[in-house]
Amino acid sequence: MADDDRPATFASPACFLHEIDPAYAGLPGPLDLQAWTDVNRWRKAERERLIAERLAMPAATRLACGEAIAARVLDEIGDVTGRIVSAYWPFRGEPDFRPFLLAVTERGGRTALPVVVEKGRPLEFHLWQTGEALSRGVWNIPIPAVPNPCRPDIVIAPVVGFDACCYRLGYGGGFFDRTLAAMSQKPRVIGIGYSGSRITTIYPQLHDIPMDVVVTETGIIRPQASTVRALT
Ligand SMILES: Nc1nc2c(c(=O)[nH]1)N(C=O)[C@@H](CNc1ccc(C(=O)N[C@@H](CCC(=O)O)C(=O)O)cc1)CN2
Ligand SMILES: Nc1ncnc2c1ncn2[C@@H]1O[C@H](COP(=O)(O)OP(=O)(O)OP(=O)(O)O)[C@@H](O)[C@H]1O
Repeated sequence: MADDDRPATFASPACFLHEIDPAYAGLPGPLDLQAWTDVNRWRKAERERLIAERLAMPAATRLACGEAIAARVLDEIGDVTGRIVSAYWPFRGEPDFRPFLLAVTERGGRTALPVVVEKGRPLEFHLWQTGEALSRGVWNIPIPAVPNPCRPDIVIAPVVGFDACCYRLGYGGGFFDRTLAAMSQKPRVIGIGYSGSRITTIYPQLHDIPMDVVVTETGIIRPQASTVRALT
């Protein structure tokens, strides 16, 4: 009998896993994908609502709230001598934390700004203090003109929204979560926002990392161990 005449066989048995419920194989099933799509759609709408709401606040109210939040944060972080504190350059109605950066310098701390290196990658932090030159980064966000990467001890994270477990809703780039996940030594993360930016839940997903505390103009929210992840 010639080789070609032998009945055909397979190197391995045919795989029928695709015909079985993905959950059985430990894979995310269509339901999970649908849920993630729904959460993403909800987050997009919620971001738009919260940003519009804070932009509608009178400028003087935003300013007063920013000052009140900064005073609480300075109180919360205490002695900053020799420590690196990262904040941000404000846009889209975020509380103006530029006076805060100056206050940290005056108290003997060093200050830094976050820098988007590329979409989908962790942020970098670069030392910068009041008065030093800035250039334009991704999305035209001002960044230090002279690169000087650093590892902050404290990160001030502006929120678009936050919940009682101190989960953060940002602008949708996933930057802070990606950055914190990649850092071997976790900084202290202080979320800051207006009290009106509080929502019941951000529907936290596995990649979402809660902040240590959230400071608003009316108070300080600390997550309770029992509530973190209880909503996932
Ligand atoms: N003032 C400030 N600076 C910051 C941050 C911040 O939250 N506030 N960031 C904190 O992370 C980083 C910038 N993060 C950003 C993330 C997304 C978009 C943005 O414009 N996103 C698109 C939609 C993205 C998407 O859905 O894929 C948009 O809004 O059109 C802008 C900045 C670093 N610098
Ligand atoms: N550690 C991570 N690794 C890979 N992807 C991530 C990580 N963290 C977040 N992402 C992705 O980033 C995207 C946006 O995430 P999310 O909705 O949490 O953004 P955000 O926190 O609002 O944004 P930002 O931090 O930029 O202000 C999601 O598709 C998410 O899967």
